Amino acid sequence: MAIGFIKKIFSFGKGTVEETKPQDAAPEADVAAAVPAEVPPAPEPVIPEAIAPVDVEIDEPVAEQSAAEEASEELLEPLSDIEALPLAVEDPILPAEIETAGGPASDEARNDENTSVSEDAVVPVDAAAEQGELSPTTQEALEAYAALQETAPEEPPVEPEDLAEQEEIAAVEDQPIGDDASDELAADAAPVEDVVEQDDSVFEAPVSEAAVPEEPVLGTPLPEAPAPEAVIAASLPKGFASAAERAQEEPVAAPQPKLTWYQRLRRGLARTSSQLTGQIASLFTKRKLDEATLQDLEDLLIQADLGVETAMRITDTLASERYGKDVSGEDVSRIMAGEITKVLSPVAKPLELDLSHKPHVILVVGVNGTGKTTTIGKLAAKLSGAGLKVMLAAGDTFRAAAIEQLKIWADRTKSDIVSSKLGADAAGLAYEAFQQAREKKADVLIIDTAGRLQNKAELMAELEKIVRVLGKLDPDAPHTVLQTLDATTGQNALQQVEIFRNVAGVSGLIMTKLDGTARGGILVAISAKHKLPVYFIGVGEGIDDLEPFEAKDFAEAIAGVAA
Ligand SMILES: Nc1nc2c(ncn2[C@@H]2O[C@H](COP(=O)(O)OP(=O)(O)OP(=O)(O)O)[C@@H](O)[C@H]2O)c(=O)[nH]1
Repeated sequence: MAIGFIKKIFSFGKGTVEETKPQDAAPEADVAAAVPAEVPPAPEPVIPEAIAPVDVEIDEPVAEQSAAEEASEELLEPLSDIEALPLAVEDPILPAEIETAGGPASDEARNDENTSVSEDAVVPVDAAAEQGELSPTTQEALEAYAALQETAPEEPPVEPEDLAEQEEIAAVEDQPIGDDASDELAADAAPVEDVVEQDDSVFEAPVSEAAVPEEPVLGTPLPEAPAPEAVIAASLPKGFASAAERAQEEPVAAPQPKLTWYQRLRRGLARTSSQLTGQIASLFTKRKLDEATLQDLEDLLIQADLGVETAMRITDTLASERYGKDVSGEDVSRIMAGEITKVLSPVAKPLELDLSHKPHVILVVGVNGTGKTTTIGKLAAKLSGAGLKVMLAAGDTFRAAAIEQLKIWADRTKSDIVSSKLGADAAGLAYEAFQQAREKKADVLIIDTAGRLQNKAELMAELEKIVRVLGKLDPDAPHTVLQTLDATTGQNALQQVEIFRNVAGVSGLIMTKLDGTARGGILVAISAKHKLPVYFIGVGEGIDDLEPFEAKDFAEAIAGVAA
């Protein structure tokens, strides 16, 4: 069988392997396709044979592969011819092939190796027979083989050390296929993927003599080989499936429906809430509500970033309802959700646009990576989707990628964009963008700014300058200053709001990344302290993953109250 053809078949079935290392995939085909076709009754032992040519494929040019192909074909022929020697003949092939897989070898060396495999597999048996040490079954088999040998090329002389090995061959030979020994083989069989992985490691690892595995002795556990079904399945091109495979297939799970933003919010806040509710539940096990328990609860709530004020509100309400009585975790969650809702409701406001301004200018500020650019893209999508004319200004002149990122968002949202070179004066760009937006009668201008740490005085001064410059064109501009907060940052967000509010006059907040590992409690503390509107929350990186902030939903998600 032509190995090139087999290679083709296999590569269809193993897409990923083919993409990364097509050379690696090919040799498995030798096994995959050749075994069932050539030696149907006992395919497993031949499998490692396919591993051997991996090295040939990797290290040698295509032209030289034909030599390897010839060698492998030669190897296959005697195998198919001596079916009557099921395990005894085929087993010795395994070690030789594994050894070859351990490192690259020249074609010549490999051919020698392969040749010696078939010699090892066949000739010593013959020699043992001459010594009268073989079982009757083996004798019969040898007779059949001897007939074949008449037409085969003359074999080299048998080395004395081979004879001992043949005694072991004879012992194994007595076991018919399907007995315990071959069952063990089947049980040890590895899926094709495993074999491929082994090949990958062979491909990547520098190969030395020492790395070449020792040739296993017959009777020792055989290396893992793919089960026949796996081999067949892997050989089929895309669009085909083997019936055997289908029979074994488990029912395919229905595709997961996309989670709603609320589910994603809940999932994002699950860590916050489950940690908190778990601690609360253990706090109230078999305890009546007393001063000590209330104090412990307050500590827990503060640790969950909810803030002292909100923590005290919760404990006060709980005490007024249940002091001296039994309290369950559910009682606490319910009261907690209610009190958090009371804190958040006043700040859950829509983002008001005064479209008489033409444009209404929105300046977006915040610490690096909090999601400014992404949030601008999401806002632009909502606004232009509603029919408003939107212009974006790439005021993050510090980061080339930020400019490119905003251009992509402009393109996606069909918004105009004003940008300048990397390192340009951000205030100058904001001014220019404002003018252009006026000329083009844009409804909304959204200005991106470079992320900056709140403790970098120089950068904060630059932000101040942007605000001042915009005010020259319109004393009310920027009309909205939005600060993005990363929900995963915790307590630091409180300080971020404090400083950006002072420098840039932040008028509202958007909390991003609430879909991730969130420390969402901090939004409660920020709301209680700053009472700034929270317009939206980010629940993913996608264009639609920006949702209006809903106090009750958020509060229940944090408190772990069932939806
Ligand atoms: N999971 C998740 N990722 C978000 C969300 N919002 C933004 N991101 C990701 O956060 C990373 C930073 O977002 P950017 O929009 O580049 O943040 P930035 O504030 O403009 O960053 P700088 O320009 O460095 O200041 C990106 O990988 C975004 O895809 C969100 O709501 N959820």
